[in-house]
Amino acid sequence: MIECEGLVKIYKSDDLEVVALQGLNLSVRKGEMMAIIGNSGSGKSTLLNTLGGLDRPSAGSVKVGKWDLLKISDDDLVHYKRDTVGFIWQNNARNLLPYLTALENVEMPMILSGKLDRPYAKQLLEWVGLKERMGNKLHQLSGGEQQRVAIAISLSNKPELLLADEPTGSVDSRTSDMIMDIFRRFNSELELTIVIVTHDLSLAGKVDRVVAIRDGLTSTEFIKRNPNLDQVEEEIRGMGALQHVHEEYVVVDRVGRMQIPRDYLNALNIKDKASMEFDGEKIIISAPKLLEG
Ligand SMILES: Nc1ncnc2c1ncn2[C@@H]1O[C@H](COP(=O)(O)OP(=O)(O)OP(=O)(O)O)[C@@H](O)[C@H]1O
Repeated sequence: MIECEGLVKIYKSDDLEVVALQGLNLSVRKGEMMAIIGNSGSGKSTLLNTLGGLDRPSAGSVKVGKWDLLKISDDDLVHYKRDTVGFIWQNNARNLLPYLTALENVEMPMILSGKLDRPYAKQLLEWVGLKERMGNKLHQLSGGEQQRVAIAISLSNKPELLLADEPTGSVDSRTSDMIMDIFRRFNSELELTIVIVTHDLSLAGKVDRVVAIRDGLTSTEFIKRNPNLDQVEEEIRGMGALQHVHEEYVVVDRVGRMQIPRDYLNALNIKDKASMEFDGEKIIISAPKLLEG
């Protein structure tokens, strides 16, 4: 569904350049529900905005389904954004119309794209648990309920890919669990591919795979040890600690490059060179062995 190779995004303003993505590789299967984690400024939102067609990539390759987002024309980009992707932000509810009902808010984008489907709009609100509240005006709903209306809207165009940037950032933990359950249901019942950007490691425990981004590059991957493990069991095993539920892997790109965490390099005082040995089983990286004399 998603294939990024050597993806580069440079933001230029006046004479300043910020390299937000520096040759990032990422591959996401159709029907996968995965998360991207990383520190502030690591490039998570830039990646999501690029995948969503909101930001143009600077170089490299980024393909979503049949679309090549580096080469796509402006006209096709409009179709792509309208038909292929759904977007959810932390404060999506801000963009909703407070004096319209929940149902009218869901119908609005359908009307704008000339495809009003009231039964489907009602179905979406039922799926997000708002069957009883669809006739309420938006300002009569709580923040968590408004966020669920926003989720229903993000699916109103029946996208193949749902991109969520900190979707639970401003709701309490009960609503956050509910939102993750809604995502899981859409993922399994509609085969929707879902990419979630988050700081929250406990969310990361609820997805099949977590990719960590560091300095605009994918650095580490965590893959669920047992994908069939249900949530209750996960909770018993101590959710939240990613390592308990997931196996950790370092990402090695096509030409063999990988990223060594800055902390490790600092601990060994490795700057621009390191020694590397292969003992037949392991690769050992250490501080350079300086030649004496
Ligand atoms: N429109 C822009 N113009 C210039 N620089 C930008 C722009 N958007 C992002 N950046 C820079 O690109 C880098 C990556 O930003 P990005 O927002 O993708 O990070 P992030 O991982 O999503 O961070 P956060 O978790 O804080 O949202 C940062 O150094 C940021 O300052």
